Amino acid sequence: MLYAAIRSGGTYLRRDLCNFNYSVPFSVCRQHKALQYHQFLDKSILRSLINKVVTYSSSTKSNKLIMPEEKKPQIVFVLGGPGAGKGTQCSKIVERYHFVHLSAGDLLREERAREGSEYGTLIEDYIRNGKIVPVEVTCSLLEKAMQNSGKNRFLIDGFPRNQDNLDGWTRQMADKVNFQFVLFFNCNEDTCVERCLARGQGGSGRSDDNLESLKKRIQTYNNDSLPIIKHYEQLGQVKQVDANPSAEEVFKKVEDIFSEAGF
Ligand SMILES: Nc1ncnc2c1ncn2[C@@H]1O[C@H](COP(=O)(O)OP(=O)(O)OP(=O)(O)O)[C@@H](O)[C@H]1O
Ligand SMILES: Nc1ccn([C@H]2C[C@H](O)[C@@H](COP(=O)(O)O)O2)c(=O)n1
Repeated sequence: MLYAAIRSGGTYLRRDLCNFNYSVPFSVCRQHKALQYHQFLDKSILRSLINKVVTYSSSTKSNKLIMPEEKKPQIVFVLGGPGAGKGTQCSKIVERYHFVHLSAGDLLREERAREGSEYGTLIEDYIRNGKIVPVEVTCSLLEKAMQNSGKNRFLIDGFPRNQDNLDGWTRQMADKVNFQFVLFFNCNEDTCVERCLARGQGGSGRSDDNLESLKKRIQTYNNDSLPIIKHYEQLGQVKQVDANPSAEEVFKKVEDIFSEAGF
């Protein structure tokens, strides 16, 4: 069957060896380092590969996943200005609806702090200057975190933040997930700034909770992130919440959205 799959160029699904633990087409897997030298694999390895085949469809010749939509991980993107309350609301959603919260900013900060990280200095430079880290770094961190969680419902907070994020996600992840909607926390600029400064004064330890970084972050948000929200709005995929009231009031609206969406 494996040989048939390879010869026919058909798509079949298998787990692991690929950079995501959900099934992906062989033609995509083949690009993975682990399979780059597949021609040198001996029979026993090939046999074990055959065991890993989950489904094979000789009728499908594209690179598209065969995995049914309902089995793919469900994704909600959470967007809004710096300090709009994305993280605060995500914690509440996690408690109530059992999502896994993945904050792109947190993942980048973790990677920056990781000993031996080749991206530490680059990430610090981008964060301090309110710029958006290249998607290759962020998307890989997100994918790894999804993989490691072993779960199937994710709030992806602070991503996609610009066109580069969106393009990279579309290339690397879009086919592997079941995208639900964008949860957009719309908050006045002054409120955002006040909240971030208060967070900094409260000892957040973040190198960007200061006025100088905030000016740049807000500029980046207006120039680069808002167009992404508008893009999803045009597709009818944005659920907007007024993020100015208290966290409890905001969460009531969030609950309405998630309940209505069937979670
Ligand atoms: N509705 C709210 N009313 C008042 N304060 C809030 C509200 N929501 C969050 N906060 C506070 O504002 C600060 C920023 O909130 P949070 O970290 O959730 O924002 P964020 O959108 O995730 O920020 P960032 O994008 O900078 O990571 C925190 O100190 C939080 O406690
Ligand atoms: N998609 C992302 C998300 C975050 N960053 C960097 C740049 C942000 O200013 C910083 C902090 O993010 P936050 O915690 O405020 O969501 O992290 C990025 O480059 N790309």
